[in-house]
Amino acid sequence: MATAASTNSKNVGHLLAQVAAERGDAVAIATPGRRGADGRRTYQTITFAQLEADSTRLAAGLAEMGVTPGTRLALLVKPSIDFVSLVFALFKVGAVSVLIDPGMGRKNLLRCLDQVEPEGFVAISIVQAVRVLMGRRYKTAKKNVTVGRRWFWGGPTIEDLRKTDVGSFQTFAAADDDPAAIIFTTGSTGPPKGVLFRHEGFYEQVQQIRDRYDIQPGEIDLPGFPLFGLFNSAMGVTSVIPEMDASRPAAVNPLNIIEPIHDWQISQSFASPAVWNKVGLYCEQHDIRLPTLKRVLSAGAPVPPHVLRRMKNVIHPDGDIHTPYGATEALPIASIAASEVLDGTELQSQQGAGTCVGRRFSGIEWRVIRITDTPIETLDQCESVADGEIGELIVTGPVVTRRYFTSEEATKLAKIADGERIWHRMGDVGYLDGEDRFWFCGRKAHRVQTLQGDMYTIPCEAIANNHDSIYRSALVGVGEPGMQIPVMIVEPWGDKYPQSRAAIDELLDEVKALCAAHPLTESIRDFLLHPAFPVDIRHNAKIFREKLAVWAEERLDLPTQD
Ligand SMILES: Nc1ncnc2c1ncn2[C@@H]1O[C@H](COP(=O)(O)OP(=O)(O)OP(=O)(O)O)[C@@H](O)[C@H]1O
Repeated sequence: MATAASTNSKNVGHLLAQVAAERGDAVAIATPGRRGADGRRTYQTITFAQLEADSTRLAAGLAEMGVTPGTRLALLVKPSIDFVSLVFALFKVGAVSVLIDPGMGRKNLLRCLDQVEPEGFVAISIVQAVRVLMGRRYKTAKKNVTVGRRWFWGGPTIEDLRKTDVGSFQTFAAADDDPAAIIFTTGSTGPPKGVLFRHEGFYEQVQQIRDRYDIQPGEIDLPGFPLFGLFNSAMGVTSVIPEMDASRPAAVNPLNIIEPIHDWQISQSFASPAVWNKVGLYCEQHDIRLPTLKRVLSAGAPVPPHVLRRMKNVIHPDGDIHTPYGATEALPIASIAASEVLDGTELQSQQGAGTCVGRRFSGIEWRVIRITDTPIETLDQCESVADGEIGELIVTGPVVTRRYFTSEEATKLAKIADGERIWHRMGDVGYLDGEDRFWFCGRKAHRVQTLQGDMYTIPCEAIANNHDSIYRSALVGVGEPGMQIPVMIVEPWGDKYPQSRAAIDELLDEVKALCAAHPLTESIRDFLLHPAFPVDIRHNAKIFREKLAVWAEERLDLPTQD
């Protein structure tokens, strides 16, 4: 680990210091407060200079508590000024932040914490209370900081840390490979996995996002993802943090997004497709425009074209919606603009071409390789497939993480060595076209392996989705891989839900006819209707196809294939 102060250290904490030197008086973060007497929202704000000073004081306070480079601290604080300042403080002191999205549910959250064994919790009062009540379960967690009121446990509060004399404290001069954070995946194909982030990875994420979207210091962003507050501050962009539960984006009150966009003349916003779905609908129904918004970023899951279309209608006429593609392990990988989807790729997607996720970021190299479920140790063991042929996407570059913190086995299954470099297997299947764009065809784990060959979810589901009454569909396989029977499950739009057995049969017959007429889906014999698919809470979009496969198996009396 590097210890001496060094100017070329890729610690994101250094980027904040630079921004504070250049535009110290500008607002770094604003959070909505009470309404004033005139009914208008008031905002609590902090400038870049104040954020720089505050995070350094917190970092010095953590150092005084015995936190050293490498100490693992679970950070469980709601998106707020304190959250952003604490993330910077943890970077500055060199601690490894453990970031867990409460949206993954209590059981998964506790499981993740058990695997990481944090050495302390920097957390809101209720989390500290649970930690203490859990007794010996978190006995290794000794360095605890309470954000809010301390009830019946010891350790300093964040306000105590703020009283620290900074003295000779210096930001940790991180080497590229020093660990910076452990962040968990959504867990849409099994339990969430803890991804180990290096300092260089974060630093490069900031550069790549800034360069690709031409984000300028002085812009104002509304971050629907808590960590985007960190990236913004490192880019000199003001963050207006909206009032919403970031782990339940679909439950957002659209007015809590629309109001700050108007109040602050916000030019950019980064949020989950679930948020844009709500906001777009609300704006359409109430004839509201968001003309200051020029750049909408929607990430984390596929974004349905109807969501893109609605949002494009309400933002600035020259504005666009960009959908970055990537995974917790490797982000950002590629990106596509709504204009390119709506004017072109959407039509191909409807015909079963998959979802075009666009062109790669400049720092990324990618390949599509022959699908296998076994580990691949080195790059020379991979067989690349031709353009247009479906395989698994592998990627390398500075933003690509190198291993999981929590599972050696997962690391073996997902990483490929290539000299000094590591390639990540995305676990996604698809193909590259002649323009070096990637077309996403689903998760590798969700492919249906029949006697006649593999079937891919996204292209097949698109055929069923062409029916007017169908909101979304899921292709699942029942039986042993290699001999699976494909089953198409459909979920109708709420207002088009068939009200009788006869109406259900009629709808299913129509979907069946659509699928029978397309070569990708003509072999599907079994169709089922489901009222509301199980999906992940974080994005409200990732269909839990494993659960649906079990559900389908219980409903169908299928002959076993010999
Ligand atoms: N723009 C996009 N379009 C389509 N799918 C996307 C897009 N961006 C991300 N995804 C999907 O999300 C995945 C990454 O999600 P994330 O890292 O949150 O974990 P997960 O893969 O859902 O969970 P787990 O790996 O635990 O099963 C990608 O591999 C891809 O399948």
